[in-house]
Amino acid sequence: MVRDRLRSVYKEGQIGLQEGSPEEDCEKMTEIPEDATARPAPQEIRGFLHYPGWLDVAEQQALLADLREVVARAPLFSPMTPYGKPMSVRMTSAGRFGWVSDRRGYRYSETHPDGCPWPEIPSSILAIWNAVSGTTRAPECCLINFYGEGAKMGMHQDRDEDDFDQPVVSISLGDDGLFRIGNATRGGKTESLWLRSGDVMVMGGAARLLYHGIDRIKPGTCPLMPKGGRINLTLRVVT
Ligand SMILES: O=C(O)CCC(=O)C(=O)O
Ligand SMILES: [Fe+2]
Repeated sequence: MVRDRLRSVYKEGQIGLQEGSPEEDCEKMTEIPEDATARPAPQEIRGFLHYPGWLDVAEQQALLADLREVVARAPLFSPMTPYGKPMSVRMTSAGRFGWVSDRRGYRYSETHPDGCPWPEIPSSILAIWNAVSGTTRAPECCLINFYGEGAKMGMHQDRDEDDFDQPVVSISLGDDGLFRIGNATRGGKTESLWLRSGDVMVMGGAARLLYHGIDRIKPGTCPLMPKGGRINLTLRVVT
């Protein structure tokens, strides 16, 4: 795999090796530090930046192990909409703030519904923010969404944060999720794409307030989690 990645780096001319057989080049290229060269370039869709396959399988597994520790301390719960309907997505958070919803409305809270502070955001997750967010601020919330079979998220804007100049960074793990992107106001034409395990998406700049949602997940599309399902993490600056 390393070799395939190095070959594609070589093909794209990101490093200037002129001579030698491909085998020799691979030898030399293994000396180049892994990061920087190994990540995919983003594809832009309506101003969102989609990095397909940002995380390799080992990184996805490491992230999942870190998330298991977070969820052991801050268990997933089913938020109620302000209208009293349970959401199909189960959630929890890490960071100074977590996102909660109940009869009182949607908001950020410094405590889990059980009354405890949220666990810290794992460094494996912060590293992704640092690589793609383009901001010097640190994320104050990592919202963890778990989609079981049949779960979805209706079209919405992320607007419970104070500063819309700060991006939201989304990381997908597990089964494929059909992500729909709309417009700055409700309605109008939309575009959809499948978000796959290891994909990263940056929702920032002029696209920060576009409507978006998850129509459905495709069960059985990823072996990462033994019982299936999809996890989406969104990193946010809240204040
Ligand atoms: O699950 C996703 O990919 C999107 C989640 C989302 O939009 C949110 O949590 O606000
Ligand atoms: Fe959102």
